[in-house]
Amino acid sequence: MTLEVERLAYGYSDRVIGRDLSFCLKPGQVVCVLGPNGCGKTTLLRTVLGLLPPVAGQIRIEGIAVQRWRREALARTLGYVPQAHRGEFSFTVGEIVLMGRTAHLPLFGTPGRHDHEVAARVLQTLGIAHLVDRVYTRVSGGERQLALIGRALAQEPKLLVLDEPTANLDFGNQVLVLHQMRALAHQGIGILFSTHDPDQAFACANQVLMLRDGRLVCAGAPEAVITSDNLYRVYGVQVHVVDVAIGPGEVRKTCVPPLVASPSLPAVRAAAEKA
Ligand SMILES: Nc1ncnc2c1ncn2[C@@H]1O[C@H](COP(=O)(O)OP(=O)(O)OP(=O)(O)O)[C@@H](O)[C@H]1O
Repeated sequence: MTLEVERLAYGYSDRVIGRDLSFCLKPGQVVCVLGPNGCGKTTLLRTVLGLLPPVAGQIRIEGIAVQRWRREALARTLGYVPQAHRGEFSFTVGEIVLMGRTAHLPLFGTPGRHDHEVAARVLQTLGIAHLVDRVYTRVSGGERQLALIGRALAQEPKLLVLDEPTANLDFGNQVLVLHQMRALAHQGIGILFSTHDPDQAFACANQVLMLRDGRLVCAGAPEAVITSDNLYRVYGVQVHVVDVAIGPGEVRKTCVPPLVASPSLPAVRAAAEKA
């Protein structure tokens, strides 16, 4: 399914956070949102999901405005992995993942054999089958994050939105999640995710949106957009972007931030904001 965002302004009743944002996410593509803390990535994702009303502009899925979609149809179409939260109810990890099947059940229906099989497969894929009976509120932050990703995978959405999906994960699990995202994209699912790590865009994105102060600074293919100049404009740090050989004839870019003591970071950022 194609997601089109056109001249979107987004924010809260008392405050516009971002404006004039346009992009298109086609089936099988991965779009990565980068930007400093507080620039509006979560607000953007929640607006795209229909959880916040747009201030202006259009969000269309398969050409139909999100507001015109029936809630049940939207629930089957859009998957969401929020930033990890602690949760309040004593569900087990297995129950959390099984909740992903809810959108596929009839009203008051209970999960059937197929739903349990899907949930079990997802638990295996994410390497958390051993947590199936553990209480969600009493596992680690990274394990909770994997459970939320599992819930979204069990939903089998057409479009998947992930808010900093690797934030709490160890290095191995970060690779696992990025691999999963790529695998889902290969199956034709559109993926929109935010991250603080530009290397993740090199690893799995087709398109990058770089935001600062509620504006789109640049957008395009990671190799074209994630440059030293643009990273400086967005984050106010001098970063080297270098090619690394990762296999025979295969090269990927990666970001190398030099650790400079002077000038101080706030001063560098102030200069970048003026630039
Ligand atoms: N419910 C709310 N009402 C009003 N303003 C909010 C609300 N939630 C967040 N904000 C503000 O909106 C701005 C953008 O927040 P948002 O969480 O979207 O940023 P972000 O880019 O996802 O940040 P981070 O990288 O730190 O997670 C911030 O200034 C934040 O304080």
